[in-house]
This record gives sequence, structure tokens and C-alpha cells, in this order.
Amino acid sequence: MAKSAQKETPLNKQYNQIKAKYPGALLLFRVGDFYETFGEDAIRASKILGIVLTRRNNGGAHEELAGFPHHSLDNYLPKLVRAGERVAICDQLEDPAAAKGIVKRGVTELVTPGVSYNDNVLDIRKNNYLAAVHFGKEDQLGLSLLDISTGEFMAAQGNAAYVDKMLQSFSPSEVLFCKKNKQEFLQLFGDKFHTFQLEDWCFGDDFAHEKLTSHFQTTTLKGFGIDTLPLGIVAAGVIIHYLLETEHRQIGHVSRITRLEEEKYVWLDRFTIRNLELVYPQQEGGVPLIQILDQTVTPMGARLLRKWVVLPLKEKMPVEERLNTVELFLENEELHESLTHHLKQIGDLERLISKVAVRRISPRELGQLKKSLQQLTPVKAMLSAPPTGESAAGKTSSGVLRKYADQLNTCSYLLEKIDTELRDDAPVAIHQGGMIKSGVDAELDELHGIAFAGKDYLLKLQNRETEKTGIPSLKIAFNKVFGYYLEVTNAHKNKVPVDWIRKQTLVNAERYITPELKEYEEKILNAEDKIFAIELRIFNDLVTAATEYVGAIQQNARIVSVLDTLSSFATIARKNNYVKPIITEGKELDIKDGRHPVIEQQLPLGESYVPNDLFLDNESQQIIIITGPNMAGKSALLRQTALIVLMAQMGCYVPAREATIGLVDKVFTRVGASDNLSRGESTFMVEMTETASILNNLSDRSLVLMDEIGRGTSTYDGVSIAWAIAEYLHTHPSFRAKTLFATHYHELNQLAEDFPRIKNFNVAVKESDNKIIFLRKLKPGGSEHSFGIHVAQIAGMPQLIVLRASEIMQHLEKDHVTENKAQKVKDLPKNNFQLSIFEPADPRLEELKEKLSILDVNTLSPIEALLKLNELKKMIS
Ligand SMILES: Nc1ncnc2c1ncn2[C@@H]1O[C@H](COP(=O)(O)OP(=O)(O)OP(=O)(O)O)[C@@H](O)[C@H]1O
Repeated sequence: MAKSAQKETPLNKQYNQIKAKYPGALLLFRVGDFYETFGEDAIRASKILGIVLTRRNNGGAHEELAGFPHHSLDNYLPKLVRAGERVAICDQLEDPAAAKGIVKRGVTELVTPGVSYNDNVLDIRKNNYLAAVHFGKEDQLGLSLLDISTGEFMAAQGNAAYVDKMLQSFSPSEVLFCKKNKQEFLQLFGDKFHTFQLEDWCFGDDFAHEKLTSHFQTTTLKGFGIDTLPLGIVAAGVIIHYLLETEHRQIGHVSRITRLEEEKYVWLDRFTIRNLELVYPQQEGGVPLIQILDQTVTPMGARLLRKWVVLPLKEKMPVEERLNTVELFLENEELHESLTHHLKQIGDLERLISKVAVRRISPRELGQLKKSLQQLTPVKAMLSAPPTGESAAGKTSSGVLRKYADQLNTCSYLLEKIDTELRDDAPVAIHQGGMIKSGVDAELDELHGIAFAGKDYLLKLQNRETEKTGIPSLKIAFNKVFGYYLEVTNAHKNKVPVDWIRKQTLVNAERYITPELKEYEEKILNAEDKIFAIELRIFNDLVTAATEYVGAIQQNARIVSVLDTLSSFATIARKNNYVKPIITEGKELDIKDGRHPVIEQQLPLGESYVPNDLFLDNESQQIIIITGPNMAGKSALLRQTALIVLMAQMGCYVPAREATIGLVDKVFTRVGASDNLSRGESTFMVEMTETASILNNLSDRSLVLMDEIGRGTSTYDGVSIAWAIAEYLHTHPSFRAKTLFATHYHELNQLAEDFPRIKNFNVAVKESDNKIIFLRKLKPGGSEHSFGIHVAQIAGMPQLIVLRASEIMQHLEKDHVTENKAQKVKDLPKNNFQLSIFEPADPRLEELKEKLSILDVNTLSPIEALLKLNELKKMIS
């Protein structure tokens, strides 16, 4: 509408004023029964929603227009928000019929990807976080996260790597930062987030302090334990400010802010979260760990599990507490089953109570809240009764269960109130009655009587008139415009008495009213108006009563989420035959018959996963070099070791026969560059910088996984770098990080001779008839040679090429790696068969010759050589 400035109508003017207040937002402008969009907004909306884009002449200029009926908002809004739009909903703020002049309009809500209560926008099993990042001085950043739909609010502070990790762990739907830091933000965190930039002044210390203390109505932030996070506070202040800016003023359920404690959780660098596929698969169709672990039956449990998976603990006590509870559930199958049965019936308590706090709860949802709360009484009772577990852990855990029980508030007063007042079949809409039970309010009951009697009278009237007039199809109906009327089909029109007043003519019927009908209509409508008003009042009182319980119900939701997650761990342990790990403060990892929790679930029917033992410590076996051919199972072994450790520290049983886990504080993962080729991160440089970052952050409790490191360069460079890294990890002056080093370079097996804590293992394969059989068993000792050529053979490479490759390799391997390699290549035995496959005149011969002559064999890794061979083969086929 902005284009027609000269001929601005009052509606144009109103639109432009509102539009200007919400820059960057797509404005849904309510006109009558429609939400309309104009200009650029219309173009975007029509594209995202697939609705018709029209053009109209607006004061000489053409303007785009697209709209949809107001009742479709719930359908269309989520689509816009998911597409990353910020949507300003502009409603009519007064009854158009009563308006003098143009209807008053205003934005009632600005829905953004990170700020939404709409069930259609939200994923029930995931949190929907809004994040704010504040760039402080010297590599320090503040971070705050809020899920407005649950009220969870957190602050943190740390360096860029930490904030990056947190952003990856919580994957917020929207990230706020200061305009001036745009470049920095993109550089550090990429462009994968929906972002919104705010002005510099929103990022002030005092501003944030004031915003937070006035929101929480406290004088200091000490009570929340965040007062030592000045940058985190600024970020949190920005979030509160943003909520107000987006017209979210009722946020009483955001009743506390917690500190995200870096020191409490295992440090997982972002490569580890990605590489171990904890919550997201690396490739489409892949299965992340969470999918295996998630047997939760409540939305709160599902959301908590996501957090536990990316934030494993590193202190013994809380880990053991979780494990002991899981054990108790396993020992008391009946208790576990009955708990699961009740948990299943608890809806989304957490989001329901948020809706109460912001007064957006529908009558039907209040009914759901009641049903959820009803489950707490039996849950509390079963957790308070002493379980029958025999184990020592069971006995101590029963105390833990009681602790959960004690924290559950059955909210009996509220429960009873809702139960007596709210009808079980309460509707979604609040303005049309049908919400409140009889017996709650005498006047309401009386009015219901009147309305009912009136309707009953009308029914009698219809029967009487049918008989009197002889019109068999006569019926009394109601619509908003004419109220009650008598409808007569055209066939019987001539039988209508003269004193009936005709109101409307349809294609095949006529509608009439009579004074008697109108008299009763008034009685009924009057009664109904009053009924709706009284019901609304009682419903609102009920919601007000529920707001008193926001804190208690949020606490219930937290306890339920913990119980559900632990119960899920028990279910999965029973189902997949996991064992309870022994958690120690020592530095040993001792896994007997460990398995990969995801791969073992995906093997074809009849195949079973080959379990493996693995031992690492800081004294005798700190670094294991694992050699073996492609596809042998090296990566699987590396990942399963980390997954077992992390699962244990989440408080989950593990896929092994036995496992002793000396608590790990950091897990680092590096995968050789060629694995990342598809993501365009192939540069060897990247790999090396990332590896350097590991080496600078080691600790005595770190677990390092190096998978094919160094393969992004030529064999000799690769071997040398991998060699140097292993050596460094072994000789580090302060820390002995436990390391698994998977490699094709069997040359690295030499290391074990010089370094006492480096041990060689290989994933066994059997060669039979020149073929490889994968045994998947980890065995002590190194490998004799590489197997790339065998793999090429399995892949169907022509025999001639395979033979020649073997010949070249034997020659290269004859002596030590440090020998003059250029000379060795020169000395390669002549190929007797290579050219015989061509006719002398074949033009491909020249091309092939040329390609071969420019090939620098010195810089090729075995894999690259194979790829090259493959390319050459394609050329001639
Ligand atoms: N212990 C095991 N039992 C059964 N199957 C296994 C086992 N380990 C691995 N596998 C299967 O073998 C496949 C290849 O394993 P993995 O990727 O770990 O090999 P790799 O040695 O790392 O190979 P590459 O060097 O090519 O990366 C896995 O996808 C899995 O299906």
C-alpha cells in the first residue's frame, strides 16, 4: 500500500503506519473476514502458502495482493513461520459495526520462528528456542536461550567454541545479535540460523539488568546464580526486550533463569556431535543415537532426553543417581510398567501450563491439563511406596524415588475445581458456551432452563404449524442475520398463511418469521447471551485459579520429564540388552563386548553385530592404533567407544557385556578430510587447524578419536602428520589423553616400538582366494599391508588394473618409507599389459598417455590413486 502516497486513503494510511512499526515483518492485515497482505509481503506469502496473488490498481500504481480467510490463520501461520518469516498479526481492535469511521487496528502478536505458542508451529517432542548472542571483549561471548512455550530460560558465557557448541546442541529456531556483529556472527556460526539483528543500545549492561530485574521483580540476579555471567546477562536482557517488542507481554511463566554450567557437562566439540550422530544424522536417512534411545512417552521426556544426549554429565554422583533409578525400574518391572502407563496419559503439562500463564488456554486444553494432573496422584503414590529391589543400588535408589515423589504436587484443589466446573466435552472456543457444568452457578442453570424451554417451545411450534398448514417439510432454523425463521420449500409456497412475514428468498425455498417466533427468539437469545457471558466469567476464573499453580505445575513437569527419560533408558536397556556401566573416578575405560548402539539395530535380519573388547588407560595403553582395510569396522569401533562412554555418562545403560567407565570430561573427534569432501570442507588446511584445536585443549580425562587423519594429503605427508600427532599425544607434558587412532597407514604401527603407551590393534579380516572376509574382530597387533587394492577388486575393478596395482604396491612397500621416493617411482617395474588393450590407432591412447604423463604419483594417496585408476578405466570403457 505504500506506493500510493499521494492518494492515501484512511485505510492505506493506517496500514502504512502499522507496517512501518514492524520493519522486516510480514504484516497480516485483518480486513473483514480476511487477513490480507500487500506488495512484497503478498509476493512472499503467495509463494510460501501457494495462495493466489492478484494485482489491483491502487491510486494509479499496481499493487500485489494476497489473502486468506481469518479462520485459516492456524493453517497458514505455521507455514510462514517455518519458512523463516516474522509475522505481525494485525487485528481489528473494535467491533466494525460499532466503529465510528475506520476500524481501529493494531498488531496483537508478532510471531517469529523463535517465539511461538502455536501448536502447529511447534514440534511437540522438541524445544523451540530463541537465542541471543552477545559479543563481549576478548573472545568472550554471552548466550541466552529461551523456550517461550515452556518457560525454560538459560544464560551462559564462554568463548566462541563454547557458544558454537551450545548453539549446535540446542539448535535454536532464531538467533538474535547486534547489527554491528553481523560479520563476526556469520564467520563464527555460519548462515544456517534464522537470525534477527538488533540495535547496539539493546546490548547494554544496565539495560539488561533493568529488564531482567523488573521482569523477575527482584533487585539482584544473585538468586539465579547468573550474576557472574555479565555477558550472559546482557544476552538474557536482549531476549526479554525482544519479547516485549514482539508484543509478548504476559510472560509470567518465565519465572526463573538458570545458568548453563559449562563445567557440569562433557565437552563435545561440534565435530563430535555431528560425527557421532547424537541427535542428527549426517546423511539423509541416517539414524541418530537419540532415535534409538528415545522411548519416552511424554513430550517433556522427549525434550529432556534431547538435552541429556548432548549434555552428558561428568560428575560421578548424579550419573550414578540416574543409573540407580534405571536399575530400580529394571528390577521392578511392575512398577516400571505401571509408571509408564500413567506417564503415557500425561499430555504436554509443560506447554499447557505456559498457556495458562499467558491466558491462551482453550477450554478443551484446560480439560487436558486436568487429565494430566490426575495422573500425578497415582504416580506419587507408587514412587512413595518402597520398591522391592534387592540390589544395594536399589535400596539407595528407593530414596531417590521418594525424593521425586516428594517434589510432585498433586494440585488437588485445582484439580477438584476444574473437575467440578469444567465440562468433560468442553470445546475449543470460549465464546459459545458449552464449557461449564450444571450445578456450578444458579443463574447459569436457570438461563439454561429458559433457553432449553424456549427451544423446546419452538419445536412444538414447528409441529403445530406443520399440522396447521399441511406443509410436511416445514422447519425452523437459525442463522446469525435473520435469527430464527420458518423455511418453506417452493413446492408448498402457496400454503403459507398470510400473516407470516417473508424475510428471504432462496433458489428453492422461502424463509418467514412470525411475531410468536420472534418473541421466543428474544427469550432464547437473551438467555444465550447471558449464558455465554457467565460461562466465560467462570472459565476465566478457572484459568485465574490455575495461574496460581504455574510454579508447582512447572515443577511437576520437570519431575515427570526426568522420570520419563529414566524410564525410557530402562525400556531401551531391557529391549536391547544393555548393562549398567560401572562409573569410576579412575582413568580407565574397560569395555567388554561393546557394541555400536545404532549399527546393531540396523543389521539385516540374521546378521548379528560382532562385539569387541576395548581397554584404554593413562598408564599402559593410552593410544591404540587401529589398522585394517576399508569397511573393516574401524570407524564403527571408534564411534561405539565414544557412544558407550557418553551413554554411560548420560545415566543410560550401555550396549556391552561389562563396562567400567573412568569419567571422561571431553570428547574430540577428527575425521580425515576426504570423509568431508561432500560438504566442501575438503581442504587439508581445515583438517589441520581443527586438529590443532584439539591438541591445545587436551586434559587427562579426554577421549580423542582420530579417524583416518592425514588422508587429505599424499601418503607420505599423511603418514608423517598422523605420526607426529600420535607422538605428540603420547609425549604431551601434562596430559595423557586416551586416544583411538584409526588409520590405513600400517606404517604407523612402527610407533608402538618406540612409545610404551601406544599399542597396535587391527580389525581382523581373512583373506581367502584373494578375497577379503570381514571378521570385525579387534585383535592385538598391527596389519601387514594396506587393503585398498582388495577393496578395489571387490568393487569390480578390472583384473588387469588390480594386478598392476598390486605389483606397484609391492615395489613401493619393499623398503622403508623414508627412502628416496622419486627414485622408487622411477624404478617401477615396466607394465607389460597396459597398452595391449588398445588398437594402435585408438585416439584414446594418446589421451590416456597424456593423462598419465601429467600424473604426479608422488603426491597421490592410495585412495586418490584408486580413484584416478577408476577415472582412467571409465575413459577407455
Ligand atoms: N562389529 C561389527 N559387526 C557387524 N558389522 C559391523 C561391525 N563393525 C562394522 N560393521 C559394518 O561394517 C560397515 C563398515 O564399517 P566402518 O565404516 O566402521 O569401516 P571402516 O573400517 O571405518 O572403513 P573406512 O576405512 O572405509 O571408513 C559398517 O557400516 C557396519 O555396517
